[in-house]
Amino acid sequence: MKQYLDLCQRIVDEGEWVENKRTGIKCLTVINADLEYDVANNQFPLITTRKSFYKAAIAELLGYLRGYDNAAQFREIGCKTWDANANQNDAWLNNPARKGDDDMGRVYGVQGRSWQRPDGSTLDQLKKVVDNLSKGIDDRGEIVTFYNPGEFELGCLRPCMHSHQFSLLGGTLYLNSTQRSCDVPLGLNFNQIQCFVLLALMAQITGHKPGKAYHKIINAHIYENQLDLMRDVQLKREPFPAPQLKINPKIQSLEDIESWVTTDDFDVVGYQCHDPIKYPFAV
Ligand SMILES: Nc1nc(=O)c2c([nH]1)NC[C@@H]1CN(c3ccc(C(=O)N[C@@H](CCC(=O)O)C(=O)O)cc3)CN21
Ligand SMILES: O=c1ccn([C@H]2C[C@H](O)[C@@H](COP(=O)(O)O)O2)c(=O)[nH]1
Repeated sequence: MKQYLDLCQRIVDEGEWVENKRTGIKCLTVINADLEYDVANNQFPLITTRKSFYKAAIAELLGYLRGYDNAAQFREIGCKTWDANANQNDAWLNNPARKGDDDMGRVYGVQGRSWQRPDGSTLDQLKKVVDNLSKGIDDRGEIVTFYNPGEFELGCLRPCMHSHQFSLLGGTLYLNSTQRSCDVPLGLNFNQIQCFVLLALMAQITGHKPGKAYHKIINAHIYENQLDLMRDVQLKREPFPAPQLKINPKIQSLEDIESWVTTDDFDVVGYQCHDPIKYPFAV
């Protein structure tokens, strides 16, 4: 929690204003932040200085792992975060590639589970990584990347937390995740949870102990209309100790994640937090 608050304070103290053409809202911005999460000791990085709706963040991750491409699929599993980008963004609404209501196009999980090869076949990046790690193999390229610049125009938004590399060292599984652009008040609340859960889940289904998850953020920003709430409300609050995450031990394979796992299979123990804060969302 301290590293999150330190980043927020750093943006407030040292950030520079940057105009943003896509949303029309300028952002107070810093470049480069390195966060880490202690999955080995189950220090769940849930924001405590406001109430975090962590189940929606886990649902969003499950949707990515399943290769979802439609905001309705996300809603069905308890996550509304893609409604606006799928249905309210003018550039995407006018894009001939959009297949209709709720379509998100070839984003995130579509790239992770069915990357298009030149010969028309598809590549399941996630399955390759799960299969290798399950056999104890780390080929120094256990990477799942959602970042496919050749298909940006076929999706509603470029992926933000876009690449995940897994490493096996001394029987322990590590994760390095890279994020190009980060809405610190809203998005990072979700992305911290997702890095942690991704490593915990992958360790569980491949039969390894989890170590640390390392999260690199390049462009970290606070939108102008979020700044007062961050500086005058959230940053004035004292954090509580980190809670713990309990994952249903029956989750044992990628097929389990694809078929029956829901957010009910994740529970947080000992979550003490301040009141919710409703930050504005820039589309
Ligand atoms: N401007 C912007 N910021 C983002 O963080 C973001 C995007 N766009 N577009 C794509 C996804 C969608 N994400 C989102 C979207 C909404 C919330 C949000 O409204 N969170 C609320 C509560 C959500 C709930 O009740 O389930 C929050 O208070 O954290 C969070 C992340 C993250 N990403
Ligand atoms: O997982 C996510 C997804 C998105 N965001 C934020 C970061 C930016 O504020 C916007 C995306 O806008 P771009 O113009 O494409 O950079 O969404 C996030 O923080 N986390």
